[in-house]
Amino acid sequence: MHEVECFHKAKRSWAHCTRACAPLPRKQEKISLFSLLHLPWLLFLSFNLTLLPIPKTRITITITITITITASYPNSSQQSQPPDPDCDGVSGKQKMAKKRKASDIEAMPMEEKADHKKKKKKKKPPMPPEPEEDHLPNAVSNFRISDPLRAKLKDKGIQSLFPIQAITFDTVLDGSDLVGRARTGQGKTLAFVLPILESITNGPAKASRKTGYGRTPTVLVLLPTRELACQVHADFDFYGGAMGLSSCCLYGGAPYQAQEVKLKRGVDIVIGTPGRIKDHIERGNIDLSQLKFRVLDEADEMLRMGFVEDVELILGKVENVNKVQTLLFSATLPDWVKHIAAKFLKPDKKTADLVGNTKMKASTNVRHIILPCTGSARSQLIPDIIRCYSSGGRTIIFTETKESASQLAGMLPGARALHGDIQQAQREITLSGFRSGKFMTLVATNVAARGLDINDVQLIIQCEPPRDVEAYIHRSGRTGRAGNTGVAVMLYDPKRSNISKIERESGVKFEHISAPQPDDIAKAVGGKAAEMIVEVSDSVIPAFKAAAEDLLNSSGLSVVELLAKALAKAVGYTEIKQRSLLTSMENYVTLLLEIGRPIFTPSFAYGVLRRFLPEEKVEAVKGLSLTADGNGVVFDVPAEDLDTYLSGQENAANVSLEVLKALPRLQQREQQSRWGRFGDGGGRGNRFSGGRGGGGRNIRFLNDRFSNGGGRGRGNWGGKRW
Ligand SMILES: Nc1ncnc2c1ncn2[C@@H]1O[C@H](COP(=O)(O)OP(=O)(O)OP(=O)(O)O)[C@@H](O)[C@H]1O
Repeated sequence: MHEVECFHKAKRSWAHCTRACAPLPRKQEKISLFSLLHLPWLLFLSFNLTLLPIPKTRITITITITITITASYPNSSQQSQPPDPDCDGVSGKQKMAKKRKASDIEAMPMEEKADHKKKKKKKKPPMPPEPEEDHLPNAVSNFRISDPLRAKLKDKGIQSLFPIQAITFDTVLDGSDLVGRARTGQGKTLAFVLPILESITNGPAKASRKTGYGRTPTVLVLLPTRELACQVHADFDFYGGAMGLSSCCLYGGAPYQAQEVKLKRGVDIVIGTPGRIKDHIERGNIDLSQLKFRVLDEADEMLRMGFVEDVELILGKVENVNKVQTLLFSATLPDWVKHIAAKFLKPDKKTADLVGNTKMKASTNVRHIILPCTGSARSQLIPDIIRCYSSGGRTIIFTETKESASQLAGMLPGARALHGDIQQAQREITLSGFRSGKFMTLVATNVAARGLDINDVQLIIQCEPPRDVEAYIHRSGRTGRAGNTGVAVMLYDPKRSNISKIERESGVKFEHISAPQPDDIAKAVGGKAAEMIVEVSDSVIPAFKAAAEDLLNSSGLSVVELLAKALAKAVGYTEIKQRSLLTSMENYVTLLLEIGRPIFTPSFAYGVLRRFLPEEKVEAVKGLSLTADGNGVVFDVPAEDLDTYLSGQENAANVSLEVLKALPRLQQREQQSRWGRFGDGGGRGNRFSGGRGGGGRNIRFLNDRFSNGGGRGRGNWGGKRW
């Protein structure tokens, strides 16, 4: 019943709660505007849904949340539109003029500048009063949150709780064990931080909490990665510090001594990775017998990584399991985790699952895109994807191995790598540089897939589909957080990757796109280039005018053509190459071959090509793939030889070859192998088996992972992957 009330609370207020969160300035205008326009409809809807009988309550929440999110943020097609220059009532020309004015002011002498500023100041309208948020159902003031904590939340611009926080707050504060699940970026961390802090300072756990020098910890939080442990520690430090609580973070790769000193002095909250905490237990540095709270954050990942024995050992250190509360959180809770939960949590545990059986398990604030690309074209393609889709924000690129993360980071200007082979101190420097905006592209393995919350990550690129759906959900969830929107682009090799499995299991309906073409790139960066030119002060004109006139007279180009070159150069382009739609390779063109009847195997298609092309041209064909409808094959050919291919078809009856403008749906690897088309030995077996033997990757089952232990510090799945 209690849970149900919480659900109602959250349901009623999600629209308000999103509006109230101050750290989301960029999207806030859209939300407010939307709220004004649609408030009556939302209120009507919420009201009616509230009247539904209790068993349907959970469904009603999901509906309200979904409606609010999709309505508040532009859908993917809207996002892809360039911003409307007139959307704020100011035309593009007016904006340009404004910008130029700004640069002219910059060039003014100091006194004139000051005068100008004074004049400007006078015109400023008075600041509107701060909005009063107390009326919101999920307003912080409506929960048993004490003043110091409330003040800290206010400092962070948090005035109302997110649904997972609102739903679980009372449950945790009142002493229940809990399994909590919400999509990525929905605030699960504060869902345990806030009630725990209240419980141990003002609530039920206060009386039995140890205090004084050398006190044993009251709270233990376990996380799968060092970076995540540091991040959660920062939250406990910030909020707990205000309540007079001390915390420390214990993770591998850092010296023991400083950690030991802190433990000796006594701390209230310990956050860390299972391996290092186990080490401290074995060294006799830490006594967990008096714990009041145990938290497993990203529980499934920790157990998947083979930490299960360490976790069991650590959790088993409490003296009386009836006196400790255990909380388990993640955005993904595969069934097998629920069995584990049964082992660690009390039988009367509560569950708050905001994802539940809804089809879509990944973030609904993210535009999920897939793009065909071969491994060799990746490093050329990625900078253009960043230009077209990052909106100038941060990008995280995920690779499958540590080696490829380092290699790719080395190839991309201004990018840095993050993975398990990098020294811990350097990992911390890299992450803090990325957080502070020193560099805008991070190339990482799965060490960065879980939980990391970094401001303004606009774009996620996955270099190939991950091995399991959970990895897809968490990686793509590094963007689109706390109500913001983002883009997740996954590169895939049509012949090797199995997209449909991820699509099926995550509920994501992927948007299919091809490599950005010169026009797309010009559209994406042209505006920025124009801004850069306009920002240049008029004071340069007299100095450069003569050179410009010389150039105009000698180049044989028009003013517009020359200006186009200058714009391209301003954003770093000296040439833009055409890319194939199929493999994304530069200077390749994608062709469609049809023969008036279905084509069942790639080898058959090669046979057809041989009928009208010389062997070396057949050999030069790249990425040959069957179309999803089975009526044709697509492949790439070098742009310089295009005529040879097209004219060749005239020598073969019933054969049509066409240069494609858009890529048709292709058969997935799963489909192709079902038909026995992969590695079918049909003349080009080497191409189709592609080093993986066409038999798929060796995906081990979860039980294997547990029985093998995996071991800590080994990265994932017992290998040295990340
Ligand atoms: N009530 C709130 N109002 C505004 N912002 C909030 C609120 N609660 C949390 N946030 C912000 O939302 C962001 C995401 O929170 P958090 O990292 O806890 O998400 P998560 O659900 O744990 O995501 P993941 O599953 O990826 O780990 C953080 O930047 C956090 O500060």
